[in-house]
Amino acid sequence: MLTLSNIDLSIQRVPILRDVSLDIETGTTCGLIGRNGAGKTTLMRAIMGALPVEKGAIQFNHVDLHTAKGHERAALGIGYLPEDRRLVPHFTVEENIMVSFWATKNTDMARLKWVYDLMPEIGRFADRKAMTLSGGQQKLVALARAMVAGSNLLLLDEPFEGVAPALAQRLMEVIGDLHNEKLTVLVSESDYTHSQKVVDKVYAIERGQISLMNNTKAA
Ligand SMILES: Nc1ncnc2c1ncn2[C@@H]1O[C@H](COP(=O)(O)OP(=O)(O)OP(=O)(O)O)[C@@H](O)[C@H]1O
Repeated sequence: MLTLSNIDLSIQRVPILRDVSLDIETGTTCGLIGRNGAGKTTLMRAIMGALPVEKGAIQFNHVDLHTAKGHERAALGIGYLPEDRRLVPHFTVEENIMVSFWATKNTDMARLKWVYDLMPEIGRFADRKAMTLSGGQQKLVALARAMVAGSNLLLLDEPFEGVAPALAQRLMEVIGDLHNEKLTVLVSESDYTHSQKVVDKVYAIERGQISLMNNTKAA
């Protein structure tokens, strides 16, 4: 379970997140909906430990993510899909995905097979350099990379943004298939178009403040 309790976070003394609390049950997918600049990326980066919080606590499976040491954090199985994908352009698709293994020191090749089974199209372009793929294909690869690392928690920052409709549909299918008893997923979107099909509950974020929108999966 992921729990954020009363988080305050400022960047260069400007308050960005204000008294943010949320919880996501293990095995469920949660949406985070907010306009550009609302604070979605900042929230994800805070969970990743990339930005320090001023107040409040972030816990995942009862581990405090802000005091956890690097190796403890790596052992938690957290995967992150950044909004801008951040693939290494001259690495092949498979090398980009394998970066997760190098970073987490996890060598569970079954995880890679699981990802290829869920997204067979990735296997078909596994040997291509990332820079030769379309933006939407790169999003799929970045999702695959996050899935390899994220055996317990997946943070997906605007996976549908800037993606053609057919690929957005495909991303929705893959994210919808992620439901299992172990995996906790947080997915952000600027509106509620795609994520409503895949989330169990959804929070709205506006100017760094959060509120629960609903907790029933859309039909
Ligand atoms: N490094 C930074 N320096 C100054 N301000 C920042 C920085 N990073 C984020 N902000 C500010 O924090 C606020 C939240 O930004 P954030 O990127 O979290 O929003 P977002 O909801 O993810 O929107 P977007 O979809 O546009 O990325 C914005 O007002 C932004 O200008």
